[in-house]
Amino acid sequence: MPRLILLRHGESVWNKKNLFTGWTDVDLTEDGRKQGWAAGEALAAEDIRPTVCFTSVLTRAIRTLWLTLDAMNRMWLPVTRDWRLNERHYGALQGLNKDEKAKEVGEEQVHIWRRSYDVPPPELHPDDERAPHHEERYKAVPQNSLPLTECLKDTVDRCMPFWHGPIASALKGGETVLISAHGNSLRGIAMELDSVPPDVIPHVEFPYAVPLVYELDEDLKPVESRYVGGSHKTPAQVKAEA
Ligand SMILES: O=C(O)[C@@H](CO)OP(=O)(O)O
Repeated sequence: MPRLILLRHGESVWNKKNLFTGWTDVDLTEDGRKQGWAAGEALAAEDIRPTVCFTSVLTRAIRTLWLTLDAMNRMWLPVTRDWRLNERHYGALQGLNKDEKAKEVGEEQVHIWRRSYDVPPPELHPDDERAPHHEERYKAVPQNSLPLTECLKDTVDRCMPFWHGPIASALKGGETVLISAHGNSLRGIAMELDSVPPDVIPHVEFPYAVPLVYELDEDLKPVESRYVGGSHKTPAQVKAEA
């Protein structure tokens, strides 16, 4: 039976400072590093051993993966890094403080930017040096695919071809797949796997670096899902309670 492990990165420096992060490439905090290591220990304790890995091109997800694999003595595994697993691009909000922005524009507006399905935050200006088309990391990506902001729907739309392509073929080929990614790219995958509707997905929260393990059938439909080393609500549970 195909097996999939979803892992959000550990706490980042900007998570701790409560800043809108998106595609900003911030690293893990010390706690975040410990969380990444603990994820590997929790998987090893249950003898759950990934055989191939996918991650974004952002340091916090890559380092979480490294730490998880290191803790399992599996740093030799093949890893594919792809921008389509990146966090949702947070546009012109990147780098601003979430509470300060709420004081300025109101809690409700900030909630819409953070959790609505199809309302994107304001765009970054294309001349802004932080815009992705100025970064070497994205030079192989078709430039018209690179966002200046994204709502969750945009993130899902760019993530799904990657899911249905390389990730689905690895699963169908019998691999145990570990995906180390971000709250919103993982929301997209959970929407697809657990058929979580757009009005419920905002209630799904992924904890820092706690592995969510899916047992899938041959058509990649979930037979079971559970957190390993944590008692958080799975996307399927959130959907059932909605
Ligand atoms: O700032 C971000 O990029 C994300 C994830 O940390 O935040 P949010 O919870 O608002 O989606």
